[in-house]
Amino acid sequence: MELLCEGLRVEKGRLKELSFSEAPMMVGNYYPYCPEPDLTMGVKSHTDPGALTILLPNHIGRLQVKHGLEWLDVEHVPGALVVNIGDILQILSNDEYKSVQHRVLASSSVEPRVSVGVFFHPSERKLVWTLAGADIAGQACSLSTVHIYRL
Ligand SMILES: O=C(O)CCC(=O)C(=O)O
Ligand SMILES: [Fe+2]
Repeated sequence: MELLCEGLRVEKGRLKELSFSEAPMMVGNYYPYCPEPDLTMGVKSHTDPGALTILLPNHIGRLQVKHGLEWLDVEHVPGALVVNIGDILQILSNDEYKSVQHRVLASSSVEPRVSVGVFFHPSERKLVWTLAGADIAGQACSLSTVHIYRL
């Protein structure tokens, strides 16, 4: 979080309200062999709703991110973690950080694709306050508070 603050050129404690000390959610994804991968998706295009997601995928690949109009493959680097900015961090950073659109293609690999994701999300009903009055990359931050509710 401190590095993200550095990227925004604000004091390093400004995003600590995101409550990363509280238990994040961990999800295991299993993508079995698909005989007709062109007819379906592993996970359809979406952005993650929370603040940050940390992913550890196995070597099968198939994760893509949207860049402009193009879908780009996320290269598998053994042992590397994939870190996604989520919607809340985009909002709280005054759009400086972009919540990345991503998807997982179905795979005809006999070996299954497996990934583990840890989702960091501020707790429900918590008033998240952040960068009110801060100057983010030369732009005054207009947003002051965000309320988090589960629908
Ligand atoms: O399995 C993956 O690599 C990504 C899964 C994903 O995007 C998600 O669970 O939100
Ligand atoms: Fe996702």
